[in-house]
Amino acid sequence: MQLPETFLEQMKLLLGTDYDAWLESYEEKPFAGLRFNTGKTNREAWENTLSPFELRRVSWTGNGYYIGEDAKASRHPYYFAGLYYLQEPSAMAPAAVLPVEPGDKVLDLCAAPGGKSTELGAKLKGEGLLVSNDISNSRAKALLKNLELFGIPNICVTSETPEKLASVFGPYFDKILVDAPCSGEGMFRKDPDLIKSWQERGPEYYAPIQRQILASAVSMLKPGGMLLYSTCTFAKVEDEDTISWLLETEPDMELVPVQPWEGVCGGFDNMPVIRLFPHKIEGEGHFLALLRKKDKAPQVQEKHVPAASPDSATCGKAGKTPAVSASGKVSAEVRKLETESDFSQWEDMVSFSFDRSRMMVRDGMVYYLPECFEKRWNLRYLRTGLLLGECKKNRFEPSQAVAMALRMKEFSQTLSLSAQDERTVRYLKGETIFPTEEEAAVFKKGWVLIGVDGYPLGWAKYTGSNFKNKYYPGWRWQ
Ligand SMILES: C[S@@+](CC[C@H](N)C(=O)[O-])C[C@H]1O[C@@H](n2cnc3c(N)ncnc32)[C@H](O)[C@@H]1O
Repeated sequence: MQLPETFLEQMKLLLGTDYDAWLESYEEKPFAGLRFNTGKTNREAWENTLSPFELRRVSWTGNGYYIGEDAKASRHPYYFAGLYYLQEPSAMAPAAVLPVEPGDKVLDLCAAPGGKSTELGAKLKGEGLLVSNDISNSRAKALLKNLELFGIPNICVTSETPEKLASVFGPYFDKILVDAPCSGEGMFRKDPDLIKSWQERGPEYYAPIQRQILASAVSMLKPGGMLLYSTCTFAKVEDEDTISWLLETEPDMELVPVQPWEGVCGGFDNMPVIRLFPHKIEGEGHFLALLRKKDKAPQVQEKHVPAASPDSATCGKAGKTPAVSASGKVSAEVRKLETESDFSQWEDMVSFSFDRSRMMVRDGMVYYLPECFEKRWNLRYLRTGLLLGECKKNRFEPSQAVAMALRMKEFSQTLSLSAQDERTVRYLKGETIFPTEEEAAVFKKGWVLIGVDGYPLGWAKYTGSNFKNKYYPGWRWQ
């Protein structure tokens, strides 16, 4: 690999005696990894029962593993069941270090394609809110797909500038991740094409953008809230210097030292941050800084966030979420859906009912809004909450997203195929599948949640003789 001279000089200055070892690491192959979905399984089940791959644990996460180059992990039915995400091991560190808890209001500001958002969402366990944003609309579409594949219901996916989000939210969030756009020096081994991008737009190009993003991020953080800043680059100007700038310009922010793990380095100038280098750990490289906003008098929050309006509800741990929104209002569209369509027939097959005051119908699309969603958040959304389905001419069709968010035991008519059953891949390819004699004896006409080894894949409609395929065409196995 031909690394640019200026880059090598910069690294020589940065690493000193470590430089040769670092350079030698470029003779090695990049590491590939996989992170299982803690919203769907746990370590014991994954390691002992589920995983079809040879695994070796990544030491800095509870759910990350190294996988072999020939694992073909994106072509396994479990990938389509959202059981894992493919991620370079050092990129697993930021979402592992940010202490997100169920009920938190979380913002992932530069989130696409969702490597870290899927983990943050899984950590929330369906409670609280995850706003996942990316300035690029096309990249935000991939983000939405990955969040839906993971079955995360309490999301808002937006494509906005950080400034716009800051003007709408004020200091609203408990936890914020800024996985900043950067010069990507830690990705050269994995993707040599990035060397060319670096030559066109290097550290000096990204540093001011990162500062601008961080300034907005800080203004959206609650007093006492935590922010994790990460990059996949080594340049000090994008890493420690950016953090020094932040601490100077935002005196309310302080660094929170992170317990180091084997192989990681602290920051330059003794800054208590985390650096992952490819000659020290089995990964491509990352920079992480965990910060806290000092607790201040509560009037700061009141200034930006209006007291709960009739359209808003409390959300998360502090508010002890009510079962219905503060307004308790049910819209005329939702009443119409209930009385004039077959939505309720489908809902009767679900083991719980949806709180009507959180339902919204727009252009035939039916959404289940996060508990604390506020109508005054006027943003460019790709998704508000969980898409339940679409109502066409009073016929309700459940969405791919709701299939992924349910558990098999939460729907009354299910067909769980084994990963080895040839019908599994045929279903994922969009083909009609047929019941065995035994299955034909028990299935009733209507909706069926199809799964693989007990994990949902999508919908089918049993016709009496076959399962009409309702798998989302855009997600099909190619
Ligand atoms: C390092 S990538 C994020 C990777 C992502 N966090 C993940 O784990 O999959 C940086 C992202 O920042 C986005 N971006 C660039 N400028 C931005 C800005 N001003 N505000 C928000 N996002 C921005 C890019 O589109 C890109 O998707």
